[in-house]
Amino acid sequence: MLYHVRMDVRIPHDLDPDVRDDTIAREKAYAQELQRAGKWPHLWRIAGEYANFSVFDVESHDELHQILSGLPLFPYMDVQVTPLAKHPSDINN
Ligand SMILES: O=C(O)C[C@H]1C=CC(=O)O1
Repeated sequence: MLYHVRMDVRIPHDLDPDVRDDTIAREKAYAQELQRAGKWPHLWRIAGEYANFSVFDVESHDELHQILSGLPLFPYMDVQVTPLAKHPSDINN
């Protein structure tokens, strides 16, 4: 199942810089592990924003929720999820 996800990152300005840097480093490692596993096939920066558009390829709503809620930056994100269905005009489907 494919999901389009928009993540807007809103780290509080008063967060301890060491905590911020550690959280971002852990986020990167977690994101890259999921990409290598094929669960996070697209990750794009939205130009000019601290936000991304992503596509996740997972088995269920529950798996997606588990992945998203496990993001180290999850407490500092607004997340919008859009489930994707096949388009009848897409020649690849
Ligand atoms: O920077 C972001 O967009 C937030 C998040 C998503 C992957 C990652 O490494 O950080």
